[in-house]
Amino acid sequence: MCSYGPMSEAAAQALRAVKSQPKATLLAVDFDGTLSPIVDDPAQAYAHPDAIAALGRLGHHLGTIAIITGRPAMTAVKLGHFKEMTGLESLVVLGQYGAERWEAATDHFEAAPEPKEISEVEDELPALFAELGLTGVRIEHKGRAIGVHTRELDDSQGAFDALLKPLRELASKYGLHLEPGKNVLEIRGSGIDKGDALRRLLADTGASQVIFAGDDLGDLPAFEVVRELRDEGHPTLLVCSASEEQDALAKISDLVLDGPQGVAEWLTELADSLDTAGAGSR
Ligand SMILES: O=P(O)(O)OC[C@H]1O[C@H](O[C@H]2O[C@H](CO)[C@@H](O)[C@H](O)[C@H]2O)[C@H](O)[C@@H](O)[C@@H]1O
Repeated sequence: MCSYGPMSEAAAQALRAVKSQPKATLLAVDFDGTLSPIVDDPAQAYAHPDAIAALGRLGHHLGTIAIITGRPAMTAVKLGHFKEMTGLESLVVLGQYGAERWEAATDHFEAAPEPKEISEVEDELPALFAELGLTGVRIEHKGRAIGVHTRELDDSQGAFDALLKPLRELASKYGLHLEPGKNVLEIRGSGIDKGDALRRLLADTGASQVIFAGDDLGDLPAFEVVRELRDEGHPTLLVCSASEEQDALAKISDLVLDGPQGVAEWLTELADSLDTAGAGSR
């Protein structure tokens, strides 16, 4: 099910602008919870195949397609099968909230240095878990960040709540940033977020209109940048991949879709409409 609420005039105008000037459009999409369904094991969170197929079709029309994710860029490339998908030859993947960048066109990968404090934080985690009486917490090692996952615990919310304050203090002790997400607490370098990543991408591509789709708190800075762009007069569209787990984005989105399945269906509809518009202009 694709669940569409009433669309604001600004959003409807943005969609018309995308259809009339697709090459001036940047489509930026979050990975987990937006392109890929949420699962227990992050290593198994493969992108929805219909979403990837739709992105491949959209790649023939739109100026730029980008993935902006908390994952390491190359993990997203693997879980999204992005190297194998026709139409995504100019895809850009901004990983770890913009600290990493991979370009499909050149297979070029670049990244900011790994903060040395990450491994120091990591060394302190076992004692913290023991102190809180927590077993079964999953650690995701990302090099530039650590993901502390509580999804698989019987009382996942209780564990999340118990860890929030001490992990915030631990991050702060090392000058790092704590990013809460869906049953995950991530510790990463400060001074970079998806809003900065989106701004840099806009500057690089010169896109004048933007669609951004996301599902979780880490996407909020990108939502804020899109709002600023709208205030500056750019056509923009904010898309929420809705879930019961997180409703913060639904309230501030133009389109609220039913999770990754709804996103896949909507991307397919967008590709259909651009195919049709393209056929009509030939
Ligand atoms: O920016 P995103 O692409 O949304 O990535 C954010 C974090 O998502 C991942 O965790 C979430 O998805 C997991 C797999 O479905 C799930 O098990 C977990 O509970 C979710 O929070 C990922 O593991 C993190 O590294 C990402 O930063």
